[in-house]
Amino acid sequence: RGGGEKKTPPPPGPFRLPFVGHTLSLVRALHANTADDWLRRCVAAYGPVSRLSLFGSPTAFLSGTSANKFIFGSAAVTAKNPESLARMIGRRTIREVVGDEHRRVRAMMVQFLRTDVVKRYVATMDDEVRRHLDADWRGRGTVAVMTSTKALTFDVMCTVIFGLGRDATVRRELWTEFQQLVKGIFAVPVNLPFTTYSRCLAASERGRRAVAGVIQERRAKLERGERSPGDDVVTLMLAEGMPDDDIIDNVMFLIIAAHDTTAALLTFLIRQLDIDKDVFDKVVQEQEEIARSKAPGEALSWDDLGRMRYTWAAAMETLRMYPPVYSMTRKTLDDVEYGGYLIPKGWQVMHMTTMTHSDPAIFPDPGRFDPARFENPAAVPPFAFVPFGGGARLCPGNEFARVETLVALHYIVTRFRWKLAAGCDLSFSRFPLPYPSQGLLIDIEPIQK
Ligand code: HEM
Repeated sequence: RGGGEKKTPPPPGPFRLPFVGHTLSLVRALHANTADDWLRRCVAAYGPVSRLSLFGSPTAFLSGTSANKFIFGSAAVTAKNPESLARMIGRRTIREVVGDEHRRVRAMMVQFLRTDVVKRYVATMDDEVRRHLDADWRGRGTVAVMTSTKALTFDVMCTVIFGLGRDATVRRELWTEFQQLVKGIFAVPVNLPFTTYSRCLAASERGRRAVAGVIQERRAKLERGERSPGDDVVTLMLAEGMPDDDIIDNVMFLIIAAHDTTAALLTFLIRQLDIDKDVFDKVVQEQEEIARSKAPGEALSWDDLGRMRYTWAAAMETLRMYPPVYSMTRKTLDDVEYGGYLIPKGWQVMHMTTMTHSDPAIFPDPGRFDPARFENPAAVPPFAFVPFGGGARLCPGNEFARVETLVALHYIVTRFRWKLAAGCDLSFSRFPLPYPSQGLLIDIEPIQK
């Protein structure tokens, strides 16, 4: 750059407190579900690129479709878990490795998530969903939907991706530890005694030991020829020569990625069906028609899922309004110019999915729940609807999530009627995932057939 040339300025931003910066203020807003307003005020004051200080890192907050495009497509940034999460699950996860290494790990996971493979999971998912509803819903007057759907998606994942049998002790251990661990995802990463974060770190240690035990067991079975790489992702990673610590990091990440997200989608879809009678009727009609075409006890098939078009459009609209992953972060690999500002090397870059999802110029009347927006998904402008991210790091579990959601919803709407339980309101927070008040308590009644 010549001496007389004007230097590109850093992004402008609000006053920040030393060390905590804007973390506490944003965390408070996430708890109160006012983070969108908080960030919109930031955009109104400083424009689409602003400087914040979050979770111990200088952060460029970007908004708009061009921000989404930059975050998903630019080679100048790399994926990065928030520091709080990285300290709990490790730094060698698929999210944090780059280039060929990322492609290699992703290829291993995709072997269990490709559409042709997911197609084979339909019968198992069908079985898990029915078992869950029989055990968790039938005979009960009230259900906490989020707790129940989390248990369901956790079990499906354990069965089909990790090959852990229903009675495996490790399954229950991991469930317990992850209920604690997830609370630390966006915590200030300081390990002081008696804080929530220190309890989360302790839970992650116990979780890691449990995964190490699974690795040992799989290694022995692989050596004895009792398991093969196609059986489960841990055996595959072992067979591919991945070091144990890297396997543990990736399993820890997969557990978080694969179950809380889909549970949030299912919960908010059920919540919406309680609010919106018109959408509810259309979903029930579509699902009843499929149920009528089945013999008693017959499992859903791949073709049945293809007939659930309206239900999936309602799920997409749920993902628009209540995206389970509402913020994605990256780290700059070098100084990078964006939108007329210089974002220095090593900064965190962050966007909020909800910024484009609730932009009236893209989705008119954005506060209205309208599945018709997704009857023709191709009509949605590029980089506007991004619940599964995009580019090289597009969520590889999106087809898995679609199938799991549709199977679960089919049995819920064809077997139960529900209404919000007395004393439970429709409010929700977003910390760390969208979480409805009291986990969404509903009073249920089985449909007599
Ligand atoms: C409704 C459910 C789900 C949602 C909304 C969701 C959302 C996302 C998003 C937004 C990303 C990209 C993050 C980024 O670019 O920073 C992502 C990545 C990922 N997701 Fe999902 N996800 C869901 C379900 C699943 C499931 C069921 C699995 C596995 C069974 C899964 C596995 C992964 C993995 C491994 C990555 C990392 C990909 C990479 O870095 O290459 N997700 N997910």
